[in-house]
Amino acid sequence: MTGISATPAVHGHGLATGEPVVRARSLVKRFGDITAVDGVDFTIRSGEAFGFLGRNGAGKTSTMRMIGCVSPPSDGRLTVLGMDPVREGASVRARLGVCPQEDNLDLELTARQNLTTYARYFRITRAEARRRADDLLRFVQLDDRAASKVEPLSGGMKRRLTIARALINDPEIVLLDEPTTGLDPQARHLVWERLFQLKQRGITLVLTTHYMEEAEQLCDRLVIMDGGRIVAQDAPRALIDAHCTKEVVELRFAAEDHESCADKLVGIGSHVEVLPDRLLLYTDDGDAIVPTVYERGLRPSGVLVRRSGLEDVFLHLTGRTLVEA
Ligand SMILES: Nc1ncnc2c1ncn2[C@@H]1O[C@H](COP(=O)(O)OP(=O)(O)OP(=O)(O)O)[C@@H](O)[C@H]1O
Repeated sequence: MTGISATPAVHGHGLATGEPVVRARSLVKRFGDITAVDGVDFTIRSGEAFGFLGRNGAGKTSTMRMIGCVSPPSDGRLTVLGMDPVREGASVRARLGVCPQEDNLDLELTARQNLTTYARYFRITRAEARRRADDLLRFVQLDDRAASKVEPLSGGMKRRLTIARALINDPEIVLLDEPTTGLDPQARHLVWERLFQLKQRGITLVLTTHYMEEAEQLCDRLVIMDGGRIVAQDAPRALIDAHCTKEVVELRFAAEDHESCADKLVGIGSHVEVLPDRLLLYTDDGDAIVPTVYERGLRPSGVLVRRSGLEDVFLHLTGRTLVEA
C-alpha cells in the first residue's frame, strides 16, 4: 500500500511522529572558495513540514542536496533516517522522495509512463508501479491526463506530476526544492493543497522557499538562512512574535526623500525600516499611530496598516527583504 492511500496516525514505516529523521550538526558545504552552507545545526522531526526560507544563494538548495544524498557534506555531521547519506546513500534514497527545483520530467513520455519508468529505479514490479501511478495521478488530480504526453501540460500540472513521481516509492520524507516557484497563484494553491494532504497523512515534508506565505501557511517549523548560515529557527508564529511588533504601518511617499521622512518618524512606534520604495513603521497598534505621522508634517501618498509577518522577521534579522525589490 502506498503512503498516500493510507491515513495512519503513525505511518506505515514505523516512525513515531516527532522522532528525529534528519539531524545536521555543524554541517558545511563548500564549492572551492565558496562556502554555500556554513556550519548549520537543525533537526527535522517525523511528520512535520520543515522549511528553509531565504533569498537566492542563501544555501537552501545545497542543504537539500546533502539531505537528498546528491552532494556530500564538506564538513560536519548529517544523518537522514539514522543513516549516513554518503555511505548509505542507496538505503536513504529508497526512503526519500525528491522534487527538484527544475522539473526534470521526460517530456516524450506520458504522465503515467513518467511514474512507471521512475518506479523501476526502486525495483517496483510493473503491476504495482501501474497501480501506484494511477493512485498518484488521482491524488495530484491528473488522472484525466494519464495518457497525455508531458510536454503540453501547464507548469502547475508538471509540478504536480513531479510531486507524484517523488511519491512513487512510498517515501517517509519528501524533499521539495521551491515547490511553487514560477507558478501562478491558482496553480500554487493546488500544489499547497496536495502538500497539506501529504502532511495530514504523516509524511515529513522538507521544503525550500522564498515565499513567506508558503512558509507561514505550510511549515510547522522553519529555519531562516542567510549567507549559508541559519539566523533563526522556530515555528513561523513564534518567529514573528519574537522578532516583531504586532503590526506594521507601510508608508509610501511620492516625492520626499525616505531617509529624511524616517528622521521625522523617530520615537513613533518601536522602530522604522527604510526600503527603496517604502518606509515600515513597527508598532503594536498601527491605527493609533497613523495620526502622529500627519502631525509631524508628513504627507504619505499611501498608508497601509497590516500584521507583521515573516518578511518583517527576515528584514529585522538580515537587514534585507526576502524577495529582491
Ligand atoms: N555546484 C556549485 N558550484 C559552485 N557554487 C555553487 C554550486 N551550487 C551552489 N553554489 C553556490 O553556493 C551558494 C548557495 O547556493 P544555493 O543554490 O544552495 O542557494 P539557494 O538558497 O538554494 O538559492 P536559490 O534559491 O537560488 O536556489 C551560492 O553562492 C551558489 O552560487
